[in-house]
Amino acid sequence: MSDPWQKAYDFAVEVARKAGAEIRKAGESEIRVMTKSSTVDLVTKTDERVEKIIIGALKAEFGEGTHDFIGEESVAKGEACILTDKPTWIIDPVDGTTNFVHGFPFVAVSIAFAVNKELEFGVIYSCLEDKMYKARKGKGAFCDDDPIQVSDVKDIHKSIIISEHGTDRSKEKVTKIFSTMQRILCIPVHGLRGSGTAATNMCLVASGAVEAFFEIGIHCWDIAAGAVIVKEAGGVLLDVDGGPFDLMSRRMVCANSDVIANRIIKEIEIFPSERDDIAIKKK
Ligand SMILES: O=P(O)(O)O[C@H]1[C@H](O)[C@@H](O)[C@@H](O)[C@@H](O)[C@@H]1O
Ligand SMILES: [Mg+2]
Repeated sequence: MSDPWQKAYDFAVEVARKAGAEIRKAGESEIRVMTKSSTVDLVTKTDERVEKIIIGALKAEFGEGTHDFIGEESVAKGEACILTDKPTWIIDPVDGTTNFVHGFPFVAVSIAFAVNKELEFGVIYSCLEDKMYKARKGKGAFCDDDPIQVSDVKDIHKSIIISEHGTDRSKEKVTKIFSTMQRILCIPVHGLRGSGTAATNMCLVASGAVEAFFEIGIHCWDIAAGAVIVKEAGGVLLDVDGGPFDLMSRRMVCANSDVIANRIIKEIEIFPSERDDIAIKKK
């Protein structure tokens, strides 16, 4: 039987690598000499430029109108964030924007592809590390061309948990986020980490470097590609309340096993986060 999505998968890897080169170029040539304020403008320009490169290349390859697109920058400009049955690309051109501004070495291009609302493949290019993480549904997960697998650590006390404080600085949310992190740290676990990008955090779970990642407040474009990569590396994906993973819910836990995931879930103080697909409908 023909494999309809192999060409799209191979092309996505190529496009992710090209986008990563663009990000490195912007980082080397422009950021270093910029003042803080103009750096922020540059970042937006870079995010938008890289997303245009990615979507432009995909439309040129697969035709206008045949596929749908959910991109962080296009949604920011008011485009719909609804997963249809059509072949849909879910794109974060620069995951770890703050890291990018500072040259902190975790900046990822995240490209996922879904058909009939099912994630078919995910590609995450950690462009400052030059590491290409990728996975197709049912065909395993890879970093560059080496197969990757989640950690086999079963003991929460021997686990590293990774999460992010996100972008909200309201006292109420920050308190909830850090009290959750404090409860998890004092289980105790072996350590708490954060790379500054959800996509990279999920690759660290998939490659066995850490045992679990959780976050409330992320978007579908941050986690869609990582969801395929973690699953294909033998990991599990859940909602922060222990229910089934929901791509549009803006919250998730992924881990090397249900045991570790459910132990973390016990400590998470949940706060509301507006769904990706509902928020846009309100506009
Ligand atoms: O706003 P950023 O600097 O890009 O960082 C985000 C990141 O993009 C996202 O993946 C999540 O990890 C958020 O917690 C970060 O704040
Ligand atoms: Mg992001």
